[in-house]
Amino acid sequence: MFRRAVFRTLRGSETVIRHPSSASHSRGMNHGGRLLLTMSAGGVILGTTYLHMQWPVHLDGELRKQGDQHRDLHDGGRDPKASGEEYITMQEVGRHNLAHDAWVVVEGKVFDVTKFHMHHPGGSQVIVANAGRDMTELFKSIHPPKTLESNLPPESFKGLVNATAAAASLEAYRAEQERVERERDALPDVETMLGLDEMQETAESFLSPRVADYYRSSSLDGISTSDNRSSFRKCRLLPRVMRDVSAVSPQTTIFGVPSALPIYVSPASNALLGHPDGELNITRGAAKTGIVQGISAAASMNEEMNGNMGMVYQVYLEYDRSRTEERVREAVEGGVQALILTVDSNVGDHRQSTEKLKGTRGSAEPGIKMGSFTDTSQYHDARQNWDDLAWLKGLAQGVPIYLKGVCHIDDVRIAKEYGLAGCILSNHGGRQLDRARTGFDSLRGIHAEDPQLLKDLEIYVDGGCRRGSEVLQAIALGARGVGSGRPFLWAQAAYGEKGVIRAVRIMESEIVTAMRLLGVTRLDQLHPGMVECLQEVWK
Ligand SMILES: Cc1cc2nc3c(=O)[nH]c(=O)nc-3n(C[C@H](O)[C@H](O)[C@H](O)COP(=O)(O)O)c2cc1C
Repeated sequence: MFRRAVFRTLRGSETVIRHPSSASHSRGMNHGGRLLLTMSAGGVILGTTYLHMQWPVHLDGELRKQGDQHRDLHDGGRDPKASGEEYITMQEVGRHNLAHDAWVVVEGKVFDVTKFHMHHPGGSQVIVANAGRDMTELFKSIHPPKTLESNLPPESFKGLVNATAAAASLEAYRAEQERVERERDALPDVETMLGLDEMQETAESFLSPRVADYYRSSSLDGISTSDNRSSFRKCRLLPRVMRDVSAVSPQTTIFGVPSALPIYVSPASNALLGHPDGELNITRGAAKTGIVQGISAAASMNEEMNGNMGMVYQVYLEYDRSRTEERVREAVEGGVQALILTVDSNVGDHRQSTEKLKGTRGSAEPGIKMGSFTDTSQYHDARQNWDDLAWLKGLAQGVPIYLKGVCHIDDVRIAKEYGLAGCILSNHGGRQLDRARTGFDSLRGIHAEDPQLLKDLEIYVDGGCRRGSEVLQAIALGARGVGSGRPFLWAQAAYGEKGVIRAVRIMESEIVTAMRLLGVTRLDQLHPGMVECLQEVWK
């Protein structure tokens, strides 16, 4: 599809994770287009690279011809009303404002750039940051003689917008951005944030409603999302006293990578919606605090994150498998340390609050709908099944694969049979199947039924964890680590990189304090006997 030109380290500099116990550290070096990850005793280096892509060769050939068809078919100067067509409203354009659903307006024409932005030579960020809007001014300032359609296949063209409406919408967007920036600047000092919930409240206090909703939203009734929080609260801890806990070490390995804490950033899309530096905030904050970041397949800064990797890269089995293949090959060649395969998203979600804010997308036409349903959206493939794993393992070339979005103990057993490194027990933050059991309850179930399974492969948990003591509950019951999604999105949205660092420091302080109060100095001293879970009462 495209040619790899040069790897660069993040923003031209090396990113170094310094493990707290390490006496020395080393650097990820960029040698001949390959990123080398080097480790020292107890220290690990993450060089996050990003890809600078050459203009796809075929775009200059075949697609340019297709672009000419655009110009013939869609002369921007004409009035669609005269030919009986309707304008696309700016509200409709605004519904497509995400990395995985991106439309833009250039010179009165609406284009779907969802696939294109990942291959954009100038980077995906500039396009994703303007998704859902008119970006004529910016486009013309960068590419004065070009038209956008000359680089897009014909089906990318969606229609025309009214120029006055587009200008008004851009003006309103700018005013809103200015308000958000002003309010972000006026926030209380980041050091005053004492908990992850407070970080969320702070971010929600000024973010645009649609952005806040995107981060907060759940499928349907949000039962899984609220269960995620409450399931941790069903357990109580049994501390041991009179033990020397003056020196405590919360360090471990997460997905095979040394980590300062038993927590990691769970992959989550579209950080750019909340802050102009988007995923970079999380990458830098995670690197500086020594925790692992899982990078989402739908990250909003693809040229820096998706084309390459932190250490742990999340993939979907996409409908177009060549895209999955391309991403996995790049990740593996770039030296990624683990792959997370998210399997709870074989179809799209049902987030109704988001739909309401966006307007409705579904067809309102009456009539019986018969026959089988197919879903061909980009990231989801309803055909995916266990047989795909052999193919993925071949591509991974020995890089460990972790299955994310597992609930049932039998699926953990199958994952073990397939030789996977581990499973992440998760309901996707309650954003996919509503009423799916929580990750923490799935862990409790496995612990009760087959505790050996928790030793046979690495088990992680995510969803609703907001306190250090909750992390320790999961570790005591056999999890290796706990992931968090929303807390890092909120933290970076409110305070950028500093917010991410603060969020990790809050969790570190809570974990270390809880370990001391429990009477343990290392994570491997935690055991199931220290956790008592309240029994559910069925009436
Ligand atoms: C806004 C948002 C975007 C997400 N995007 C992805 C994604 O691209 N890939 C993925 O595997 N999980 C994704 N997730 C799910 C998270 O990885 C994680 O499972 C979930 O957020 C955990 O729940 P928590 O937010 O309560 O910590 C996303 C979650 C949120 C909130």
